[in-house]
Amino acid sequence: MRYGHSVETVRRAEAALMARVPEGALMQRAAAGLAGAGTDLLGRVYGARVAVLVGSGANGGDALYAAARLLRRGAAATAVLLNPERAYAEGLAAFRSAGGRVAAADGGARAVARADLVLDGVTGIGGKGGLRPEAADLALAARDGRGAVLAVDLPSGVDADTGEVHGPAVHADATVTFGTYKPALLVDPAAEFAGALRLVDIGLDGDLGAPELEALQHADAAALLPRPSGESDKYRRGVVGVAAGSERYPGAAVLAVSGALRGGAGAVRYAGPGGPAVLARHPETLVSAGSPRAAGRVQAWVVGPGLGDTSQARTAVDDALAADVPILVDADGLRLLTPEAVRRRTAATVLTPHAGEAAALLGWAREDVEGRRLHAVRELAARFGATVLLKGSTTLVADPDPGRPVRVNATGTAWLATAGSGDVLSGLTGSLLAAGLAARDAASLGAYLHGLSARLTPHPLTALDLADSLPAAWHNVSA
Ligand SMILES: NC(=O)C1=CN([C@@H]2O[C@H](COP(=O)(O)OP(=O)(O)OC[C@H]3O[C@@H](n4cnc5c(N)ncnc54)[C@H](O)[C@@H]3O)[C@@H](O)[C@H]2O)[C@@H](O)CC1
Ligand SMILES: Nc1ncnc2c1ncn2[C@@H]1O[C@H](COP(=O)(O)OP(=O)(O)O)[C@@H](O)[C@H]1O
Ligand SMILES: [K+]
Repeated sequence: MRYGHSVETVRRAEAALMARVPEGALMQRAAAGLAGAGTDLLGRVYGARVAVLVGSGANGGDALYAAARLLRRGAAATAVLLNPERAYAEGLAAFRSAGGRVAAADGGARAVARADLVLDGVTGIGGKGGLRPEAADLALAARDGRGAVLAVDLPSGVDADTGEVHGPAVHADATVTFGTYKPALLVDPAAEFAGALRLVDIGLDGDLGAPELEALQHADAAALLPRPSGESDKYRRGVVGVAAGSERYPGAAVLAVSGALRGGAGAVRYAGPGGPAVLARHPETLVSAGSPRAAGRVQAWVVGPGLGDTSQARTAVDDALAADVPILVDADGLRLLTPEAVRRRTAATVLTPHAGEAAALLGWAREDVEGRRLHAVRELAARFGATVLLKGSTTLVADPDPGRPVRVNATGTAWLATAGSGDVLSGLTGSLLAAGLAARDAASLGAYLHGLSARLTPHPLTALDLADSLPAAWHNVSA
């Protein structure tokens, strides 16, 4: 698992560790990691020009010590002090004694424009709000300059705990973060400002408490994959029911079934008007034309993709919500559901909205969901008492138990933004539910395989290509 911890947790862990190690040791570990990453970005340190953006906290201190290390290896470095009276004094002294220069009051932008490497040490976990105007101007100069931008701990200007970005922020090519990931490095919009991530161990691990976020890695995904055993038969592996598609949108039925067939359940039942289209593509499906209630036993239902809003669609959603098995509700199902019916359920419920659907469920504007994803997904899980998978450039999975870390998916790619790919995800995740996975495991493994599958499919991909690549993703994880 990759973990993300809140600022409060990081500060507590740092304080505990600092009480046991010599003064300044943590900052030196941070600076060593930064200088290493700077070296990798530069290729050749000797003769390189480095500009250091220095705010008034320890983040600036890290940057100054790292620059001192690069100076000792033959780089030239200029520090741009945003608040000269409050720059980290020991770091500044080390920087000067290694031969570093401080830019004149109006020379900052020039130093940045000429640099091969810009170290962004304006703010780290102590940053509040968007960058102040002087810092914002330098962030723009760094973006427009020729050098690589390396952020110290976090790209300055983003909100460390929420991944929100209020106003201007530094756009980094890479970020070196210390001790653990911070939520902003894993959740958009902030994560987009961070570039490539590198975690530097400063010895915090033993002192870190519970994470805010966790991201499955290959080994975690492999451990969750349902595998048939000697005693398995198709019913014991789980049967997933799919209530999707309509006369108007038969394709959604095909796509959801495609995902479901590759999700680990032993059989897929389809209930609804899309049967002929489903059978034409997937003859292995058990098809019926009526509502979920009449479709026979399943271990989980997927309801919603392409259902439309006819009375038959409403019945399908009501029936599926009334079934005492895990259920995944997507797309039109999210518009048709009765919140009370979701809250009353005792079996697991997974809701899979994209930002627009989440906005409608919350009564927020879509931009607010996209700007505050972590808040939105937690709020939905709390309001509905359900597991919520919020789709988009960052996919998040929140559990109804607020004490559980939110899961963030690391495999997504913008190539997934293609019509029908969400239908494949619904079928896939529902199948994992039917195979017996807990709701948040099914949702996070579904997102993981879905993203990986997109990465393994030649671009531009279609939703059916994506479904066809799921076995390759499965194999990739388990190999
Ligand atoms: N505490 C520790 O043990 C360690 C901390 N480290 C570094 O210390 C950082 C945290 O240091 P601090 O707590 O001093 O906080 P920061 O250095 O992140 O920022 C605080 C300073 O930035 C200013 N500031 C806040 N918001 C601003 C904005 N929007 N625009 C411009 N200026 C703004 C504040 O006035 C304050 O002076 C970490 O991110 C990490 O880089 C590392 O050295 C590792 C060890
Ligand atoms: N910019 C993006 N980066 C990564 N994944 C994305 C991006 N945009 C959309 N996706 C993913 O693509 C899928 C689209 O699903 P959805 O919005 O339901 O579309 P549809 O209804 O057409 O199937 C989701 O899994 C979502 O997370
Ligand atoms: K920074």
